[in-house]
Amino acid sequence: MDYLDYKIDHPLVPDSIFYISDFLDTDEERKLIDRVIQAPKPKWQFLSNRSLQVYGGYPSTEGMLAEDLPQWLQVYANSLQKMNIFDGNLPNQVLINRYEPGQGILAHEDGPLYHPVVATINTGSHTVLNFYEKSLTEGRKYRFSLLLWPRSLSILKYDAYKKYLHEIEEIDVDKFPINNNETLPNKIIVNFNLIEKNIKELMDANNCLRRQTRYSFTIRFVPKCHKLNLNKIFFKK
Ligand SMILES: O=C(O)CCC(=O)C(=O)O
Ligand SMILES: [Fe+2]
Repeated sequence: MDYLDYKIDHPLVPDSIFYISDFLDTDEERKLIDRVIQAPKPKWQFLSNRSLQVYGGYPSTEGMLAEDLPQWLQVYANSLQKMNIFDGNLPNQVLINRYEPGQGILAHEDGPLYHPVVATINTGSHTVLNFYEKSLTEGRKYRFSLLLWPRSLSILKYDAYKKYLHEIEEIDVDKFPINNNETLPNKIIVNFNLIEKNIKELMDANNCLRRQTRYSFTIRFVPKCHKLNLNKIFFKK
C-alpha cells in the first residue's frame, strides 16, 4: 500500500494530509480496543476531557527515556515504517487517547520534540478533527475539518503538522451535510465523500450522528532518545 495515493486532494488542505479508510478490519479493531481496556489501571491517566495511556516513553528537551513498545503496538510501528510514513524512521512512541461522547482535546500543536509526522489509527467511534491555521497577527483561523471514521489511518506531515493547530470539540453529536455538495455553516469536512456511504445509514433524520467511545492510537517518532543505563546511574561510569 502506498500511502501517497491517499492524499486528501482539496483546495483548502495542505499537501501533507493522508486518509486511508479501512486500514484495520473489524477483528483487528476489536483486538486493539481489548488490549487498551485490559491494561492495568495504573497505566491510565485521567484528564478532565479524555483519558490516556502512553507507550514508548515521554519526550522532553533532554531526550526520551525510551521503553520498548509492547508487541501488539510494535507490529503497527513496524508496518508504518515499512510504508515509509516516518521518512525511514521506526516510530517509537504511541499515545492512546480515550474519549467518551462530549470529551475532546483543545486546539494544540504536537510540537518540536517529535519528527513532524503523526499517524493515527482511529477506532471505536467517529470524530471530527478541526484544523486552525496559526496566524501571529489574527490569532488562529478555522480552515477545515477531517472526519475520522473507525478503522481508518490518518496521517499529518510537515505543513499540516507545523502550520496548523488541531482540535476535537467537546460535543457528543455531529451534524453532517446531506451530501457532498451541501455545505454546513461553520464546518468544511474535506473527506466527506470518502465516508458518505458509511454514514448515510447511521445518521438520524436531522443528519446527526452521536459519538460513541473512541480510542485513537497516535503514533510518532521521537528522534532524541536514550536507553536507561543502570551502570551510569549507580557507578557513575
Ligand atoms: O485523538 C486524536 O485523534 C487526536 C489526539 C491528539 O491530537 C494528540 O494526542 O496529540
Ligand atoms: Fe495532537
